[in-house]
Amino acid sequence: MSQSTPYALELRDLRKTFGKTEIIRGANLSVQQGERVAIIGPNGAGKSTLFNLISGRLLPSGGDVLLNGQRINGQTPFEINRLGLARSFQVSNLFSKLSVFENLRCGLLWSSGYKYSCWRFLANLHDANQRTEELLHKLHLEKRRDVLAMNLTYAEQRALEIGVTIAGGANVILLDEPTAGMSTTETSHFIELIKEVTVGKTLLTVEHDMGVVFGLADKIAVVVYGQVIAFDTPQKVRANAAVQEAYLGSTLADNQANAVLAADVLEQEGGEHAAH
Ligand SMILES: Nc1ncnc2c1ncn2[C@@H]1O[C@H](COP(=O)(O)OP(=O)(O)OP(=O)(O)O)[C@@H](O)[C@H]1O
Repeated sequence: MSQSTPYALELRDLRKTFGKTEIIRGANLSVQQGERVAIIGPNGAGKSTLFNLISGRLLPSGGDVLLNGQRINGQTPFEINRLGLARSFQVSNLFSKLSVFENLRCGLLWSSGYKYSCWRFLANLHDANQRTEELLHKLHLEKRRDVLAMNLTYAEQRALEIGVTIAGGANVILLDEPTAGMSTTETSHFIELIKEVTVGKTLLTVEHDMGVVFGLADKIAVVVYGQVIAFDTPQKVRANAAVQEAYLGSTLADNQANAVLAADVLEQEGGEHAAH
């Protein structure tokens, strides 16, 4: 398909072999600019491996990854970051002894090319300070501005982590289970926060929690055995026979399968009740 705006992210017949085992077996995916996509699939399907291939932590054995229309295979994670893709890392990647403000400012400066020595340049960087203030506001962390990252609550640390991820202005954001470890209330707040701070950006998440998937995603990519077997709206994915068969056939015990099917049943029941 040809289109005037390139896809934000495209996987073309992507493959990855570990030893003799092919784990990613010709994955294809075309994500439009601004789409929010949740990647789901049974345990061991290859979701994290896909993220590692996209972000440059792993080299593909075959196929291509395109970011905003540009082939990025073989580039380092840092180079890919500079081209506009940012991936969230775990909380431990925050500077625990720096404040919220300082962490955000370092995230911002890191992607502007300052790397490890960023704090040496801070005094004169009025523009960076201003952009950091804006980010603090977006994240609703103004009141925690001067608190050390290590003293934040878990949910605040995750919010800060997202802030550091988006600080550089990347237009494609990868989040790995962003709400893992949060309570139900924290999760629903956090979904809203992610939506707010990623407006206009393309978002990919690897996600096991179906509440998050349906709360966040415009589209779901279902990865089974190293291939994307479905890529569509949540409603269409739920109704997809191949998805149901893949889950039922291979991973009946998997919580995701149960959640997908339960959500389907609930929706049908809801519809029937509404009709009565
Ligand atoms: N570096 C590696 N070397 C060898 N095998 C690997 C490596 N990384 C992943 N694998 C294997 O690739 C398969 C897919 O793993 P991956 O972590 O991508 O799956 P996943 O879908 O993210 O699973 P989960 O939902 O359980 O996190 C697994 O069988 C895993 O053991």
